[in-house]
Amino acid sequence: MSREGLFVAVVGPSGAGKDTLLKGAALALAGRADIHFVRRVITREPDGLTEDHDTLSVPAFARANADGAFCLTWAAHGLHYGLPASAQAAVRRGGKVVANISRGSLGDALTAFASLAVIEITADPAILAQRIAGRGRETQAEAGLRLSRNRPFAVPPEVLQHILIDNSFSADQGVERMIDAIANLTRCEMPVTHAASPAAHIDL
Ligand SMILES: Nc1ncnc2c1ncn2[C@@H]1O[C@H](COP(=O)(O)OP(=O)(O)OP(=O)(O)O)[C@@H](O)[C@H]1O
Ligand SMILES: O=P(O)(O)OC[C@H]1O[C@H](OP(=O)(O)O)[C@H](O)[C@@H]1O
Repeated sequence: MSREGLFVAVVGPSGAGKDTLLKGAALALAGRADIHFVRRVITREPDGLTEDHDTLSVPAFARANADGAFCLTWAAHGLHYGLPASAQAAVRRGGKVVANISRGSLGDALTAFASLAVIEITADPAILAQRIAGRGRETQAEAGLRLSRNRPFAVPPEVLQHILIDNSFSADQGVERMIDAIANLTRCEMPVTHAASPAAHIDL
């Protein structure tokens, strides 16, 4: 029997609350040895408020990438992002590994991790703008650019499960939904096509 686990990609537009819900779920699920929350590497200093990540300079990131330190990388907002190779190793050992990634890197994630589930976090566009402004991490111009990335995107048909969480309500409600989604996701043996099989697309 295969020991392959599951990679759970958390995606969605900037300001939807991916990091907030991940932080709450990671706290609640800290006792689950089978669930791993990935610490990302980003070429940005941590702000101490949202995500707790590792930081590398752009040249150090490129060197680490060349040395095989990452199993998945992408670029967005003028920054480089990487998931450590240990995330791939944990999936291969049978773990459920959860990380916030770019909507544009789902195809690469399928290559890196044979079994992929997607949790898509959404919120009303007006709420996204308010939250990005309220967070205060970006300039107004940067915030505008982030909002302009909120376009429809395709979830690859090979994705095993695609769960939508509308985080337009309280953060506590969003976190509860995130905990349920992560705790209950399992690896389906039969890939399901999102477009052809609405049953695989669960609104929580
Ligand atoms: N349900 C919620 N209610 C109110 N505020 C929220 C909610 N969820 C998140 N926030 C706040 O909205 C802001 C954006 O949240 P967060 O940083 O988690 O979003 P994100 O999807 O990770 O965005 P990005 O992709 O830009 O990193 C933060 O200040 C966070 O505290
Ligand atoms: O818009 P797309 O490509 O889906 O996401 C791009 C990147 O933007 C966000 O980064 P950050 O956490 O705000 O730095 C996401 O976490 C993702 O890594």
